[in-house]
Amino acid sequence: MSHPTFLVTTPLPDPGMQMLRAAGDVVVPDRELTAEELTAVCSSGSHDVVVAQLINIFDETTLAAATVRGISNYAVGYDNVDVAAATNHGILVCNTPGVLTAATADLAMLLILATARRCVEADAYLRSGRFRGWRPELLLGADITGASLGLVGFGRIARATAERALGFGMTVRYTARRAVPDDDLGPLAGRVQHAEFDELVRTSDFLSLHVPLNADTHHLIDADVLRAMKPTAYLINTARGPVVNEQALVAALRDGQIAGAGLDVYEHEPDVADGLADLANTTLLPHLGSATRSVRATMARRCAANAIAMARGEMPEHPVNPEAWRA
Ligand SMILES: O=CC(=O)O
Repeated sequence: MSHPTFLVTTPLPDPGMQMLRAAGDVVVPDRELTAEELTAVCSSGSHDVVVAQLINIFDETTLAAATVRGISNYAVGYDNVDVAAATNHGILVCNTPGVLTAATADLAMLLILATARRCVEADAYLRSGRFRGWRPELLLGADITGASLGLVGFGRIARATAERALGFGMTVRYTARRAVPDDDLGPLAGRVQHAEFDELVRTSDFLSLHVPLNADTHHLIDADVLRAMKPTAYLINTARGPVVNEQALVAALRDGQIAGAGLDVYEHEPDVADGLADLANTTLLPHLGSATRSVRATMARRCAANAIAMARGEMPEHPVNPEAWRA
């Protein structure tokens, strides 16, 4: 394709747009597309590749109608795309893995620290003029050093979180389909232990979620799991909101079934469950896992490069479903 057209649902940070403009025509809608508009525009026959965001949902209806040859998702996660349907319809899907691992692990650690040490509450306390000087029992929090961290899922971001947590003197266990042999653990060899999910839930001081969203992980953390956690434990979620039943979480936080939660993602983003924002024992961030200037720029470069390769009929570097590719 000598002069392809890219549909960019939301402009990418630099240098993404420059790369796309240098490679072809770029169409950017003047507002956020509804589901119907996304389907219409993807099936108009006017675009070769869509550069998409997590908020753009590609379901069977959209993909069956689509005339584009590829979707370049500006994210490592791709639960906004029905990948099986995309494969079925010969549409390649790409993501931006690797580059946001450290930033997201930093954010998981930040949520652990901020929630345990009541950072948001303390900041609001000071700003409201209530700080009258040091007090022995002012805003006491929980210890990090010596606490146990349970990682649910053990991919790149979980491992990077483990490295950080070990640096803070935490003990770290993970649950995954099977224990990872020491030889495959790199710097974590001998320093982290595998545990069954139920045990991890029952015994962790901090339970941090690092699983992709799919049918198996939807509402993995439900009322029963929250009830099984220690009343002194904290739930941390930098993965995907629907992994947690958010209403059950609000009830558990309200009833003191767990001590607190640090969340970057929500079940129905951008909405949060009723009552969640009223709870002082939460740290609530607006989906910022990869939000550093350099990471977002690197993601943009990767996302644009994937889109350009697909438009040129070349296999991109980060395909999610390479089997869909018909060169
Ligand atoms: O949540 C963000 C991502 O998947 O990149």
